[in-house]
Amino acid sequence: MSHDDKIIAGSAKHPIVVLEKGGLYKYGTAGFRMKADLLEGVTYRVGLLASLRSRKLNSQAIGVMITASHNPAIDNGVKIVDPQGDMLEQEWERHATSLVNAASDEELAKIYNTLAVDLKIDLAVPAKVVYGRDTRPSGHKLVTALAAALDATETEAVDFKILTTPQLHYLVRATNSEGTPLSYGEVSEAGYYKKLAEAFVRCLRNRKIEGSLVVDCANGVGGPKLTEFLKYIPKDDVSFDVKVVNDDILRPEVLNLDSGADFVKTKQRAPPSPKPVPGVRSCSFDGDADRLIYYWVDPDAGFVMLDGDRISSLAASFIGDLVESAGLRDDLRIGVVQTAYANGASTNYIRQHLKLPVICTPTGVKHLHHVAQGFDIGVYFEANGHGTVLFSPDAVTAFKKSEPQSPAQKDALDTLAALADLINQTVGDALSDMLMVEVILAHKGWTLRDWSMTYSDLPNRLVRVEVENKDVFRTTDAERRLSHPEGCQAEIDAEVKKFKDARSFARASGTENAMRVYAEAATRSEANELAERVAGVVRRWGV
Ligand SMILES: CC(=O)N[C@H]1[C@@H](OP(=O)(O)O)O[C@H](CO)[C@@H](O)[C@@H]1O
Ligand SMILES: [Mg+2]
Repeated sequence: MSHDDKIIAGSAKHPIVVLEKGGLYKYGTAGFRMKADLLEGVTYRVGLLASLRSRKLNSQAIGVMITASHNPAIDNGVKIVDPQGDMLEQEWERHATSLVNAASDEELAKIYNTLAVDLKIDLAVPAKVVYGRDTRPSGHKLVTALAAALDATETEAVDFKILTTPQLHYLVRATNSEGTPLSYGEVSEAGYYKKLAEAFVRCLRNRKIEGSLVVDCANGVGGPKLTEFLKYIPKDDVSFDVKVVNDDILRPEVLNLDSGADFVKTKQRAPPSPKPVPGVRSCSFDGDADRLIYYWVDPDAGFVMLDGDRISSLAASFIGDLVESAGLRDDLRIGVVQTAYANGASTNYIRQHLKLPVICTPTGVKHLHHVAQGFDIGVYFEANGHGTVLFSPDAVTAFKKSEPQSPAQKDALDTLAALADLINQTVGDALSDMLMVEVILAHKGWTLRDWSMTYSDLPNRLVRVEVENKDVFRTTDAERRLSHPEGCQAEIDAEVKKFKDARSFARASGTENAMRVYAEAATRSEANELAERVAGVVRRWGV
């Protein structure tokens, strides 16, 4: 069979579902994500694109992850990971979109070949794709479709089976750096655990983690993976008392149900089950373990949450101090990257108290990641708990090569070098971020209450507004203002002016068919009122 015949035959076995009303599939913030029964053909086509991308990039391995993160169990999704473990280059998102929307099997083969010609891809060179999936039952079928595409394009395929999203990102980078001086770690799931456990021990030398930690895993893939990781911690070196809860992956219907980082952040309360024990340090992962939120139930104050903004400022403060102690303050540029959803109090705290620059980018971690790469140490988190800290090669060299002049300086350099191994450099990783937080709290001797006292969040409100046509809204200034429809922003400004210390913005969601309105003000009731007023403006213009 010819190349084209193979692609066409495979596509016929894994057909695309034509969307109603001429709707198109779109490679969005999180790849293609929707009801799983629409995804078989999509996944086949994504496999074709991954093979093209590998061939374009000198046969480096490309990753494909099958997950719908915090969405309900009936959904699924598929996204592509680039060779260094970061997200698919933006330019290629439209190639994914055009390939997936091919009207017929023959048309698909045609677009595939056109892409190869236009992008100057040699279809004769080897290609390699590594892939994994979360615990959703629909993952089986989607993996079969993906494997068929890799088979049809004669692509070397490595199935890593069930993984967290950040583990797959790790494995892509490890695969491509294997045997080089920049080796990212062993190319196996065990290699990931070993790397983290070893760095965790180094970070904690002469420090002790106080109390126990309850980790809610949203009944997703993070549960079994965290349990597995814990076996790698040498008990003689570190005592880490972790209780893993909501780790039932055998009943798909409970995935992300009343649990997980997204539930905690949006509902602003602890998962109802297991019943929260007052005072106990707790955190939640999301369904694919790339988001992390900390919290505890205070006997007096009630539920207190430490979200992505808090993790970001904690990391920036700790790493900033270490860099100072290491004598590297003048050599390394540290910066923090946030989105417009970051609480204004966190931005002020980082700028004024930590004296670090803060850059605001559009929503979506790919934007934050890219900007964070511009610093020697770039801290980025979305308020929802997705983020990481990136260290440049120069920074890592400085940690390893600087000659310490004192034991304190040596300690700071060693801790920084260990943190660069502990923190996942490819993507936000709930497990790795959680270990980082535990290390920082141990070093500072802090409880969650101490951490929460660093600044007070401004009261805020996030509302979802359904409008007839969200496409009329276009943003500027990192999504903080609307350029279109003309006149709408002036009305929002007029509403904001009526409140003290207030801020509000509206933008179209990239993952849902709705607008989002965010408002901050001096009091809770004012934040609520401002959000409602701006939502009213958006409703009037969204027709
Ligand atoms: C306000 C908010 O939390 N928005 C989320 C959400 O994007 P929207 O474009 O707002 O739907 O999903 C994205 C992907 O998970 C995540 O990156 C982002 O932070
Ligand atoms: Mg996720």
